[in-house]
Amino acid sequence: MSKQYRFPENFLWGSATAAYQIEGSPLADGAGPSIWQRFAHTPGRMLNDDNGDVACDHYNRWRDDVGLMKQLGMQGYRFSVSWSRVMPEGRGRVNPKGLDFYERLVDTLLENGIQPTATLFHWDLPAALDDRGGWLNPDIADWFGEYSEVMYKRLDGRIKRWATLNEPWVVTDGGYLHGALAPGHRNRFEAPIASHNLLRAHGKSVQVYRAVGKHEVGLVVNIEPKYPASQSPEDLAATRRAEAYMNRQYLDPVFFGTYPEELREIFGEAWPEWPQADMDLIRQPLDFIGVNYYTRNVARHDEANWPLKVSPVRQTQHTYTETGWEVFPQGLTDTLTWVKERYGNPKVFITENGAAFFDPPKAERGRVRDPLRVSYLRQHLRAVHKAIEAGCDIQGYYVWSLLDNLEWSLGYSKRFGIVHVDFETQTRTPKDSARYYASVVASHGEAL
Ligand SMILES: OC[C@@H]1[C@@H](O)[C@H](O)[C@@H](O)c2nc(CNc3ccccc3)cn21
Repeated sequence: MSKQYRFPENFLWGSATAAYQIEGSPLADGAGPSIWQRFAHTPGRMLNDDNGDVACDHYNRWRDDVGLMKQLGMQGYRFSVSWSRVMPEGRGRVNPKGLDFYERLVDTLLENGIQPTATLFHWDLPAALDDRGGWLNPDIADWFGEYSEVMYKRLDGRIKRWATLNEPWVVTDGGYLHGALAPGHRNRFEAPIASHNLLRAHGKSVQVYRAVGKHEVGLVVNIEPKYPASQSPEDLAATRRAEAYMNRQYLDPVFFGTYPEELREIFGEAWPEWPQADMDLIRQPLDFIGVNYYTRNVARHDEANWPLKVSPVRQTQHTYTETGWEVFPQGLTDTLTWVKERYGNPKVFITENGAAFFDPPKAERGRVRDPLRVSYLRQHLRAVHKAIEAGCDIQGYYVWSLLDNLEWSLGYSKRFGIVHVDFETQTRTPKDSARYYASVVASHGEAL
Protein backbone atom coordinates (compact mmCIF):
# COMPACT_ATOMS: atom_id res chain seq x y z
CA MET A 1 0.00 0.00 0.00
CA SER A 2 1.64 3.29 -1.04
CA LYS A 3 1.82 6.10 1.50
CA GLN A 4 -1.21 8.37 1.54
CA TYR A 5 -0.27 12.04 1.10
CA ARG A 6 -3.16 13.89 2.65
CA PHE A 7 -2.94 17.71 2.54
CA PRO A 8 -5.06 20.09 4.66
CA GLU A 9 -8.54 20.60 3.21
CA ASN A 10 -7.86 24.28 2.45
CA PHE A 11 -4.37 23.73 1.04
CA LEU A 12 -4.01 25.93 -2.06
CA TRP A 13 -2.32 24.64 -5.21
CA GLY A 14 -1.05 27.28 -7.60
CA SER A 15 1.61 28.56 -9.92
CA ALA A 16 3.71 31.72 -9.91
CA THR A 17 5.16 34.27 -12.34
CA ALA A 18 6.52 37.81 -12.28
CA ALA A 19 5.72 40.84 -14.42
CA TYR A 20 9.01 41.57 -16.17
CA GLN A 21 9.62 37.88 -16.81
CA ILE A 22 6.40 37.18 -18.70
CA GLU A 23 4.47 40.33 -19.70
CA GLY A 24 6.46 41.95 -22.51
CA SER A 25 5.21 45.35 -23.76
CA PRO A 26 7.11 47.12 -20.95
CA LEU A 27 6.31 50.60 -22.29
CA ALA A 28 2.82 49.99 -23.72
CA ASP A 29 -0.24 52.08 -22.90
CA GLY A 30 1.59 54.72 -20.88
CA ALA A 31 3.80 52.45 -18.81
CA GLY A 32 7.09 53.91 -17.60
CA PRO A 33 10.42 52.05 -17.83
CA SER A 34 11.68 49.95 -14.96
CA ILE A 35 15.30 49.37 -14.01
CA TRP A 36 15.02 45.97 -15.71
CA GLN A 37 13.96 47.62 -18.96
CA ARG A 38 17.10 49.73 -18.67
CA PHE A 39 19.35 46.88 -17.48
CA ALA A 40 18.16 44.52 -20.23
CA HIS A 41 18.96 47.15 -22.87
CA THR A 42 22.43 47.78 -21.48
CA PRO A 43 24.98 45.92 -23.62
CA GLY A 44 26.76 43.11 -21.79
CA ARG A 45 24.28 42.76 -18.93
CA MET A 46 22.06 40.02 -20.38
CA LEU A 47 23.00 36.61 -21.71
CA ASN A 48 22.54 36.54 -25.52
CA ASP A 49 21.42 40.19 -25.22
CA ASP A 50 17.94 38.89 -24.32
CA ASN A 51 15.38 41.33 -22.92
CA GLY A 52 11.78 41.55 -21.74
CA ASP A 53 10.40 43.51 -24.69
CA VAL A 54 8.25 40.50 -25.69
CA ALA A 55 8.96 37.73 -23.12
CA CYS A 56 5.83 35.51 -23.06
CA ASP A 57 3.70 38.35 -24.49
CA HIS A 58 1.46 37.85 -21.48
CA TYR A 59 0.38 41.50 -21.66
CA ASN A 60 -1.56 40.51 -24.79
CA ARG A 61 -2.11 36.79 -24.15
CA TRP A 62 -3.19 36.98 -20.51
CA ARG A 63 -6.72 35.70 -21.17
CA ASP A 64 -5.41 32.53 -22.87
CA ASP A 65 -2.91 32.05 -20.04
CA VAL A 66 -5.73 32.20 -17.51
CA GLY A 67 -7.49 29.60 -19.65
CA LEU A 68 -4.36 27.45 -19.41
CA MET A 69 -4.38 27.73 -15.60
CA LYS A 70 -8.05 26.72 -15.59
CA GLN A 71 -7.31 23.77 -17.87
CA LEU A 72 -4.60 22.63 -15.44
CA GLY A 73 -6.98 23.00 -12.49
CA MET A 74 -4.91 25.70 -10.76
CA GLN A 75 -6.59 27.00 -7.61
CA GLY A 76 -4.26 29.99 -7.13
CA TYR A 77 -2.03 32.24 -9.19
CA ARG A 78 0.77 34.37 -7.81
CA PHE A 79 1.75 37.21 -10.12
CA SER A 80 3.54 40.52 -9.66
CA VAL A 81 2.44 44.05 -10.50
CA SER A 82 4.74 46.21 -12.60
CA TRP A 83 5.02 49.34 -10.42
CA SER A 84 5.96 51.53 -13.39
CA ARG A 85 3.04 50.25 -15.48
CA VAL A 86 0.69 51.54 -12.78
CA MET A 87 2.72 54.63 -11.80
CA PRO A 88 5.02 55.53 -14.72
CA GLU A 89 7.25 57.78 -12.57
CA GLY A 90 6.87 55.50 -9.55
CA ARG A 91 5.04 58.23 -7.59
CA GLY A 92 2.29 60.75 -8.21
CA ARG A 93 0.52 60.11 -11.53
CA VAL A 94 -1.41 56.84 -11.94
CA ASN A 95 -1.65 55.29 -15.41
CA PRO A 96 -5.28 54.11 -15.73
CA LYS A 97 -4.49 51.65 -18.54
CA GLY A 98 -1.84 50.05 -16.35
CA LEU A 99 -4.27 49.57 -13.50
CA ASP A 100 -6.93 48.32 -15.95
CA PHE A 101 -4.60 45.52 -17.11
CA TYR A 102 -4.31 44.11 -13.60
CA GLU A 103 -7.99 44.64 -12.83
CA ARG A 104 -9.01 42.65 -15.93
CA LEU A 105 -6.52 39.91 -15.06
CA VAL A 106 -7.82 39.64 -11.49
CA ASP A 107 -11.48 39.66 -12.50
CA THR A 108 -10.86 36.92 -15.08
CA LEU A 109 -8.94 34.81 -12.58
CA LEU A 110 -11.86 35.09 -10.16
CA GLU A 111 -14.36 34.23 -12.92
CA ASN A 112 -12.33 31.04 -13.45
CA GLY A 113 -12.26 30.14 -9.77
CA ILE A 114 -8.56 31.00 -9.39
CA GLN A 115 -7.44 32.92 -6.30
CA PRO A 116 -5.12 35.84 -7.21
CA THR A 117 -2.14 36.64 -5.01
CA ALA A 118 -0.26 39.80 -6.00
CA THR A 119 3.35 40.69 -5.27
CA LEU A 120 3.73 44.47 -5.36
CA PHE A 121 7.49 44.46 -6.01
CA HIS A 122 9.25 41.69 -7.88
CA TRP A 123 12.53 43.51 -8.68
CA ASP A 124 11.31 45.85 -11.46
CA LEU A 125 11.72 49.21 -9.70
CA PRO A 126 10.54 52.25 -11.71
CA ALA A 127 13.58 53.74 -13.44
CA ALA A 128 12.40 57.23 -12.42
CA LEU A 129 12.78 56.25 -8.76
CA ASP A 130 16.20 54.76 -9.37
CA ASP A 131 17.15 58.17 -10.78
CA ARG A 132 16.27 59.53 -7.32
CA GLY A 133 18.47 56.94 -5.61
CA GLY A 134 16.01 54.05 -5.65
CA TRP A 135 16.46 51.70 -2.69
CA LEU A 136 19.34 53.89 -1.47
CA ASN A 137 16.99 56.83 -0.86
CA PRO A 138 15.16 56.57 2.49
CA ASP A 139 12.17 58.35 0.91
CA ILE A 140 11.45 55.13 -1.01
CA ALA A 141 9.51 53.78 1.96
CA ASP A 142 6.94 56.54 1.41
CA TRP A 143 7.03 56.09 -2.38
CA PHE A 144 6.31 52.37 -1.94
CA GLY A 145 3.59 53.19 0.58
CA GLU A 146 1.93 55.51 -1.95
CA TYR A 147 2.05 52.85 -4.69
CA SER A 148 0.81 50.20 -2.26
CA GLU A 149 -2.17 52.37 -1.31
CA VAL A 150 -3.16 52.76 -4.99
CA MET A 151 -3.15 48.98 -5.45
CA TYR A 152 -4.77 48.10 -2.13
CA LYS A 153 -7.61 50.60 -2.63
CA ARG A 154 -8.29 49.45 -6.20
CA LEU A 155 -8.07 45.66 -5.80
CA ASP A 156 -8.22 44.60 -2.17
CA GLY A 157 -11.19 42.30 -1.69
CA ARG A 158 -10.78 40.78 -5.11
CA ILE A 159 -7.17 40.16 -4.17
CA LYS A 160 -7.30 38.74 -0.66
CA ARG A 161 -3.60 37.98 -0.25
CA TRP A 162 -0.83 40.49 -0.96
CA ALA A 163 2.94 40.17 -0.79
CA THR A 164 4.84 43.44 -0.42
CA LEU A 165 8.28 42.38 -1.70
CA ASN A 166 9.76 39.39 -3.45
CA GLU A 167 13.11 38.32 -1.99
CA PRO A 168 14.80 41.45 -0.60
CA TRP A 169 17.95 39.34 -0.24
CA VAL A 170 18.27 38.79 -4.00
CA VAL A 171 17.53 42.45 -4.75
CA THR A 172 20.30 43.48 -2.34
CA ASP A 173 22.89 40.79 -3.01
CA GLY A 174 22.35 40.79 -6.78
CA GLY A 175 21.55 44.44 -7.37
CA TYR A 176 23.82 46.24 -4.91
CA LEU A 177 26.58 43.91 -3.67
CA HIS A 178 27.62 41.68 -6.57
CA GLY A 179 25.98 43.60 -9.43
CA ALA A 180 24.64 40.65 -11.44
CA LEU A 181 21.08 42.01 -11.31
CA ALA A 182 19.54 45.46 -11.85
CA PRO A 183 20.55 48.12 -10.99
CA GLY A 184 23.97 46.40 -11.23
CA HIS A 185 25.81 48.10 -8.36
CA ARG A 186 28.78 46.47 -6.64
CA ASN A 187 29.19 48.30 -3.38
CA ARG A 188 29.65 46.92 0.15
CA PHE A 189 28.43 50.20 1.66
CA GLU A 190 25.30 50.47 -0.49
CA ALA A 191 24.07 46.91 0.10
CA PRO A 192 23.09 47.29 3.78
CA ILE A 193 21.35 50.61 3.04
CA ALA A 194 19.34 49.16 0.15
CA SER A 195 18.45 46.11 2.21
CA HIS A 196 17.33 48.20 5.18
CA ASN A 197 15.23 50.50 2.98
CA LEU A 198 13.59 47.48 1.35
CA LEU A 199 12.49 46.35 4.81
CA ARG A 200 11.39 49.86 5.77
CA ALA A 201 9.31 50.04 2.60
CA HIS A 202 7.81 46.64 3.44
CA GLY A 203 6.87 47.91 6.90
CA LYS A 204 5.33 51.08 5.48
CA SER A 205 3.29 49.05 2.99
CA VAL A 206 1.98 46.82 5.78
CA GLN A 207 1.00 49.90 7.82
CA VAL A 208 -0.89 51.22 4.79
CA TYR A 209 -2.59 47.87 4.37
CA ARG A 210 -3.74 47.87 7.97
CA ALA A 211 -5.34 51.27 7.31
CA VAL A 212 -7.08 50.45 4.00
CA GLY A 213 -7.05 46.67 3.54
CA LYS A 214 -9.27 43.97 4.96
CA HIS A 215 -7.53 40.71 4.12
CA GLU A 216 -3.96 39.39 4.22
CA VAL A 217 -0.51 40.86 3.65
CA GLY A 218 2.88 39.22 3.95
CA LEU A 219 6.49 39.12 2.79
CA VAL A 220 8.15 36.68 0.37
CA VAL A 221 11.70 35.58 1.20
CA ASN A 222 14.09 33.08 -0.36
CA ILE A 223 15.45 30.60 2.13
CA GLU A 224 18.40 28.37 1.35
CA PRO A 225 19.34 26.13 4.32
CA LYS A 226 23.06 26.05 5.07
CA TYR A 227 24.91 22.87 6.05
CA PRO A 228 28.58 22.91 7.19
CA ALA A 229 31.08 21.20 4.88
CA SER A 230 32.85 19.95 8.00
CA GLN A 231 32.65 20.34 11.76
CA SER A 232 35.77 22.50 11.80
CA PRO A 233 35.32 25.77 13.74
CA GLU A 234 35.98 27.73 10.52
CA ASP A 235 33.32 25.90 8.51
CA LEU A 236 30.81 26.08 11.36
CA ALA A 237 31.38 29.84 11.65
CA ALA A 238 31.13 30.21 7.87
CA THR A 239 27.84 28.32 7.88
CA ARG A 240 26.51 30.57 10.63
CA ARG A 241 27.49 33.70 8.68
CA ALA A 242 25.85 32.38 5.49
CA GLU A 243 22.70 31.40 7.34
CA ALA A 244 22.46 34.82 9.02
CA TYR A 245 23.15 36.69 5.78
CA MET A 246 20.55 34.93 3.61
CA ASN A 247 18.03 33.33 5.90
CA ARG A 248 17.80 35.47 9.06
CA GLN A 249 18.62 38.94 7.71
CA TYR A 250 14.98 39.55 6.75
CA LEU A 251 12.82 37.40 8.99
CA ASP A 252 14.60 38.33 12.23
CA PRO A 253 13.85 42.08 11.84
CA VAL A 254 10.26 41.30 10.85
CA PHE A 255 9.62 38.92 13.75
CA PHE A 256 12.08 40.17 16.41
CA GLY A 257 12.86 43.76 15.41
CA THR A 258 16.61 43.00 15.36
CA TYR A 259 19.21 42.10 12.77
CA PRO A 260 21.43 39.03 13.23
CA GLU A 261 24.69 40.07 14.91
CA GLU A 262 26.67 38.33 12.16
CA LEU A 263 25.83 41.14 9.74
CA ARG A 264 28.14 43.56 11.52
CA GLU A 265 30.84 40.87 11.37
CA ILE A 266 30.26 40.45 7.63
CA PHE A 267 29.96 44.12 6.62
CA GLY A 268 32.20 45.65 9.30
CA GLU A 269 32.39 49.45 8.95
CA ALA A 270 29.80 49.24 6.15
CA TRP A 271 27.10 48.14 8.64
CA PRO A 272 25.43 51.26 10.11
CA GLU A 273 23.71 51.71 13.44
CA TRP A 274 20.00 51.58 12.65
CA PRO A 275 17.47 53.86 14.40
CA GLN A 276 15.04 52.07 16.69
CA ALA A 277 12.18 53.83 14.88
CA ASP A 278 13.21 51.99 11.70
CA MET A 279 13.22 48.62 13.47
CA ASP A 280 9.78 49.38 14.90
CA LEU A 281 8.52 50.22 11.39
CA ILE A 282 9.90 46.95 9.98
CA ARG A 283 8.40 44.81 12.72
CA GLN A 284 4.79 44.99 11.53
CA PRO A 285 2.80 41.83 12.32
CA LEU A 286 2.14 39.81 9.16
CA ASP A 287 -0.62 37.46 8.09
CA PHE A 288 1.72 35.02 6.31
CA ILE A 289 5.26 34.46 5.13
CA GLY A 290 5.98 33.38 1.56
CA VAL A 291 8.96 31.02 1.35
CA ASN A 292 10.76 30.52 -1.95
CA TYR A 293 12.80 27.31 -1.87
CA TYR A 294 14.99 25.90 -4.63
CA THR A 295 18.07 24.31 -3.12
CA ARG A 296 20.42 24.07 -0.18
CA ASN A 297 24.00 25.13 0.29
CA VAL A 298 26.92 23.20 1.83
CA ALA A 299 29.18 25.92 3.19
CA ARG A 300 32.91 26.09 3.85
CA HIS A 301 35.11 28.90 5.09
CA ASP A 302 36.79 30.72 2.21
CA GLU A 303 38.95 33.66 3.29
CA ALA A 304 39.11 34.92 -0.29
CA ASN A 305 35.38 35.09 -0.94
CA TRP A 306 34.41 38.74 -0.21
CA PRO A 307 32.65 39.78 1.99
CA LEU A 308 31.01 36.63 3.43
CA LYS A 309 34.19 34.49 3.39
CA VAL A 310 32.04 31.48 2.52
CA SER A 311 32.03 29.25 -0.57
CA PRO A 312 29.70 26.43 -1.59
CA VAL A 313 30.89 22.83 -1.79
CA ARG A 314 29.48 20.87 -4.73
CA GLN A 315 27.71 17.65 -3.71
CA THR A 316 28.58 14.96 -6.24
CA GLN A 317 26.00 12.50 -4.93
CA HIS A 318 23.00 14.60 -6.08
CA THR A 319 21.57 15.92 -9.34
CA TYR A 320 22.10 19.57 -10.21
CA THR A 321 19.74 21.77 -12.19
CA GLU A 322 20.59 23.94 -15.21
CA THR A 323 21.10 26.89 -12.83
CA GLY A 324 23.71 24.88 -10.89
CA TRP A 325 21.44 24.22 -7.89
CA GLU A 326 21.58 20.89 -6.08
CA VAL A 327 18.31 18.93 -6.01
CA PHE A 328 17.84 18.48 -2.25
CA PRO A 329 14.20 18.07 -1.20
CA GLN A 330 15.11 17.40 2.44
CA GLY A 331 16.26 21.02 2.50
CA LEU A 332 12.67 22.12 1.98
CA THR A 333 11.46 20.10 4.96
CA ASP A 334 14.38 21.44 7.02
CA THR A 335 13.58 25.00 5.94
CA LEU A 336 9.91 24.75 6.84
CA THR A 337 10.58 23.18 10.25
CA TRP A 338 13.27 25.82 10.89
CA VAL A 339 10.78 28.63 10.15
CA LYS A 340 8.22 26.94 12.43
CA GLU A 341 10.65 26.57 15.33
CA ARG A 342 12.39 29.95 15.05
CA TYR A 343 9.43 32.20 14.31
CA GLY A 344 6.57 30.50 16.14
CA ASN A 345 4.92 28.48 13.36
CA PRO A 346 3.65 31.38 11.23
CA LYS A 347 1.25 30.72 8.36
CA VAL A 348 3.47 29.87 5.37
CA PHE A 349 2.88 29.59 1.65
CA ILE A 350 5.58 28.09 -0.48
CA THR A 351 5.45 30.93 -2.98
CA GLU A 352 8.09 29.49 -5.31
CA ASN A 353 9.57 26.04 -5.86
CA GLY A 354 10.77 24.61 -9.16
CA ALA A 355 13.75 23.86 -11.34
CA ALA A 356 15.33 24.58 -14.68
CA PHE A 357 16.28 21.46 -16.59
CA PHE A 358 17.09 21.34 -20.28
CA ASP A 359 13.93 21.53 -22.39
CA PRO A 360 14.03 21.80 -26.22
CA PRO A 361 13.20 25.16 -27.83
CA LYS A 362 10.25 23.53 -29.59
CA ALA A 363 7.72 20.89 -28.51
CA GLU A 364 7.82 17.58 -30.39
CA ARG A 365 4.42 16.60 -31.78
CA GLY A 366 2.66 18.58 -29.07
CA ARG A 367 4.60 17.10 -26.21
CA VAL A 368 7.51 18.11 -23.95
CA ARG A 369 8.97 15.32 -21.86
CA ASP A 370 10.56 16.66 -18.65
CA PRO A 371 11.05 13.66 -16.34
CA LEU A 372 13.60 15.45 -14.18
CA ARG A 373 11.13 18.20 -13.40
CA VAL A 374 8.38 15.66 -12.67
CA SER A 375 10.75 13.97 -10.23
CA TYR A 376 11.78 17.33 -8.71
CA LEU A 377 8.16 18.31 -8.09
CA ARG A 378 7.21 14.90 -6.68
CA GLN A 379 10.17 14.91 -4.26
CA HIS A 380 9.59 18.48 -3.10
CA LEU A 381 5.85 18.09 -2.66
CA ARG A 382 6.54 15.02 -0.54
CA ALA A 383 8.99 17.15 1.43
CA VAL A 384 6.21 19.70 2.00
CA HIS A 385 3.94 16.94 3.23
CA LYS A 386 6.66 15.80 5.65
CA ALA A 387 6.80 19.33 7.10
CA ILE A 388 3.02 19.44 7.45
CA GLU A 389 3.15 16.13 9.31
CA ALA A 390 5.77 17.75 11.58
CA GLY A 391 3.21 20.41 12.50
CA CYS A 392 4.20 23.24 10.14
CA ASP A 393 1.33 25.56 9.17
CA ILE A 394 1.81 25.34 5.40
CA GLN A 395 -1.28 26.56 3.56
CA GLY A 396 -0.29 26.47 -0.08
CA TYR A 397 2.24 25.80 -2.79
CA TYR A 398 2.97 27.76 -5.98
CA VAL A 399 5.15 26.04 -8.54
CA TRP A 400 7.75 28.23 -10.20
CA SER A 401 6.83 28.78 -12.87
CA LEU A 402 3.61 28.51 -14.87
CA LEU A 403 5.47 29.45 -18.07
CA ASP A 404 9.01 29.29 -19.38
CA ASN A 405 10.06 32.92 -19.10
CA LEU A 406 12.88 35.47 -18.92
CA GLU A 407 15.26 34.24 -16.24
CA TRP A 408 16.58 37.73 -15.51
CA SER A 409 20.19 38.21 -16.67
CA LEU A 410 20.29 34.59 -17.86
CA GLY A 411 17.72 35.52 -20.47
CA TYR A 412 15.68 32.72 -22.04
CA SER A 413 18.43 30.17 -21.57
CA LYS A 414 16.88 28.65 -18.46
CA ARG A 415 13.39 27.14 -18.61
CA PHE A 416 11.52 26.83 -15.27
CA GLY A 417 8.02 26.49 -16.68
CA ILE A 418 5.66 23.54 -16.34
CA VAL A 419 4.29 24.94 -19.59
CA HIS A 420 6.70 25.21 -22.51
CA VAL A 421 6.85 28.45 -24.45
CA ASP A 422 8.09 28.50 -28.05
CA PHE A 423 9.49 32.03 -28.03
CA GLU A 424 9.42 32.19 -31.85
CA THR A 425 5.69 31.51 -32.09
CA GLN A 426 4.51 32.11 -28.48
CA THR A 427 2.90 28.67 -28.59
CA ARG A 428 2.24 27.27 -25.12
CA THR A 429 2.58 23.48 -24.63
CA PRO A 430 1.94 21.90 -21.21
CA LYS A 431 4.98 19.75 -20.36
CA ASP A 432 4.66 16.33 -18.75
CA SER A 433 5.31 18.14 -15.47
CA ALA A 434 2.17 20.22 -16.03
CA ARG A 435 0.12 17.05 -16.50
CA TYR A 436 1.71 15.56 -13.41
CA TYR A 437 1.11 18.68 -11.31
CA ALA A 438 -2.48 18.87 -12.58
CA SER A 439 -3.02 15.28 -11.40
CA VAL A 440 -1.59 16.13 -7.99
CA VAL A 441 -3.88 19.16 -7.71
CA ALA A 442 -6.94 17.18 -8.87
CA SER A 443 -6.24 14.48 -6.26
CA HIS A 444 -5.38 17.09 -3.59
CA GLY A 445 -1.95 15.49 -3.24
CA GLU A 446 -2.88 11.82 -3.19
CA ALA A 447 -1.32 11.24 -6.63
CA LEU A 448 2.12 12.25 -5.31
O1 LIG B 1 15.64 31.66 -10.58
C1 LIG B 1 14.33 31.20 -10.60
C2 LIG B 1 13.43 32.18 -9.85
C3 LIG B 1 13.27 33.53 -10.54
O2 LIG B 1 12.84 33.35 -11.87
C4 LIG B 1 12.25 34.35 -9.73
O3 LIG B 1 11.88 35.56 -10.35
C5 LIG B 1 12.81 34.67 -8.35
O4 LIG B 1 11.78 35.02 -7.44
C6 LIG B 1 13.63 33.54 -7.81
N1 LIG B 1 14.23 33.49 -6.64
C7 LIG B 1 14.95 32.35 -6.60
C8 LIG B 1 15.75 31.88 -5.44
N2 LIG B 1 16.82 32.66 -5.12
C9 LIG B 1 17.87 33.09 -5.87
C10 LIG B 1 19.15 32.86 -5.43
C11 LIG B 1 20.23 33.36 -6.14
C12 LIG B 1 20.03 34.08 -7.29
C13 LIG B 1 18.74 34.30 -7.74
C14 LIG B 1 17.66 33.79 -7.03
C15 LIG B 1 14.77 31.67 -7.77
N3 LIG B 1 13.95 32.42 -8.50
